[in-house]
Amino acid sequence: MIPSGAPIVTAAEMRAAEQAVFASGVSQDSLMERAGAAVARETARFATGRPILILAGPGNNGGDSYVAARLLQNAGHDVSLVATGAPAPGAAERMHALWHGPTSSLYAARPRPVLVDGLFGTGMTRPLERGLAAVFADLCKQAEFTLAIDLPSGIHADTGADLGAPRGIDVTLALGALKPGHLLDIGLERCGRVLLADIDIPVHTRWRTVTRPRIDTPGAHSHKYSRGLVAVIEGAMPGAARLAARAAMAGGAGYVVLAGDRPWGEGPDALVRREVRTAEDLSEFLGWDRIDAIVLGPGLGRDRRAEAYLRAAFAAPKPLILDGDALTLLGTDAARWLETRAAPTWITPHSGEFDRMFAGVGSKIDRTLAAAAEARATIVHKGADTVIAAPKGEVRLLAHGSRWLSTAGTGDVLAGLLAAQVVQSGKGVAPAEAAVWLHARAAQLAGPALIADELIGHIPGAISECL
Ligand SMILES: NC(=O)C1=CN([C@@H]2O[C@H](COP(=O)(O)OP(=O)(O)OC[C@H]3O[C@@H](n4cnc5c(N)ncnc54)[C@H](OP(=O)(O)O)[C@@H]3O)[C@@H](O)[C@H]2O)[C@H](O)CC1
Ligand SMILES: [K+]
Repeated sequence: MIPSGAPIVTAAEMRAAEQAVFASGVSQDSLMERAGAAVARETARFATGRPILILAGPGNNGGDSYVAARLLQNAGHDVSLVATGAPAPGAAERMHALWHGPTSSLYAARPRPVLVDGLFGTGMTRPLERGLAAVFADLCKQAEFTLAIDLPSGIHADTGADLGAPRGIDVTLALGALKPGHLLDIGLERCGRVLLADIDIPVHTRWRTVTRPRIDTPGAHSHKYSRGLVAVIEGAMPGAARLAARAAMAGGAGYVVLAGDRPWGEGPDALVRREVRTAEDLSEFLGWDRIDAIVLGPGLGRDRRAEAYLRAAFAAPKPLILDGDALTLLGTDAARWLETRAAPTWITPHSGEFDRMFAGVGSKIDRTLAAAAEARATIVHKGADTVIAAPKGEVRLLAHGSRWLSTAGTGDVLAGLLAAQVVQSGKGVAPAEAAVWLHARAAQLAGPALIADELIGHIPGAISECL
């Protein structure tokens, strides 16, 4: 469980925020006392009287450990401490001097029921040394409860990359703000439950976790057109477009048209069919001024006609949601193509599609942000660690994704759901955030081993939580 709408900052931004606090007259010691007190509070809450082993690394993460150890001991807990080396000069060293309980070296450490990991936090620069990683993993394995201070040691704060983090961390207490490592890559699965401790460090960022949207009940004068018309374009695999169309309907669009060469195909009766057999037919249809958003890509195929459909959709001055085959067709020229569009565009690549379209270095956030700026499109970079990025620098990270979403068709559902949010809630990151939240919530409601068709049935349930 990760707080929704919580700010996310990089290690460098966190350091800068700490420096600003120091500049305002707060000492490093008192900030460390706040951090250590938060750790002690949460540890005591979960320890319920059991003996506690605290690991202290050489940096300020270790400094937090020394504070927590002292406070827990003063509160009557049975605490022992393992130090991996001499504390760094400064606050950590001063906090070490205030600890008067038992201290041992890592290799002499005996497992205890409660383990607190204060080896490394935002300062991890390289993989854990093998021997240390093995002892740490073993202590985690033998503990009944493990809490990591700020980040599990062995998770890269900015990327979530695995630098040797153990399995079995139950709670990670993020200090001051979430870091990307709590939500990305291996970090997402190694942090356990993430709690956020407010230690009074103001942070300013445009990066947040995805929040539950507020959805308006249709007003007294609402009608099918005012609630938005979504056009979904069918292609070689009509089931995928049908899923997108049904998701757009379930997502609250007022009118959904499925355009393709199967004018009497299966699907709900409320789904309107429009016969489109050629790119010319499509251009003519997309000229209809009632259309508020277009979905292209699910099951489109990659043949000549698909390419011509893509060109027709690009030329239409309407909000456009591109997914699946449309993204593959864009290929490595994606950014050059996308940035030519005057009307807003959203693209929903999974990592394979993203990597084919965009180069880039850094974390998933860095790469998605760079691509959004380059393509002038809002990007929903899907995965267990979905990242939404907009051209002007806004970022949203999904904190409650379901692993069960990794089946065929769930992406088509997201594309349709996104179109429904685009016609209802407008530009940029907001509709993408709403769609990603609803999609993830519908998946939770659908439970394990869900299939995409069932997911659609749970969208209204997810919406009902947002009214
Ligand atoms: N700034 C503050 O007053 C507060 C910080 N908080 C806590 O501090 C940490 C961040 O502290 P920092 O000292 O920047 O970093 P770490 O403690 O995470 O680690 C730095 C030391 O660890 C060494 N290091 C890094 N990687 C490895 C590794 N794989 N193996 C061994 N040693 C490693 C690093 O050495 P270098 O050679 O790289 O310099 C440092 O010695 C933050 O996470 C909070 O917990 C408080 O919360 C608020 C006050
Ligand atoms: K840690």
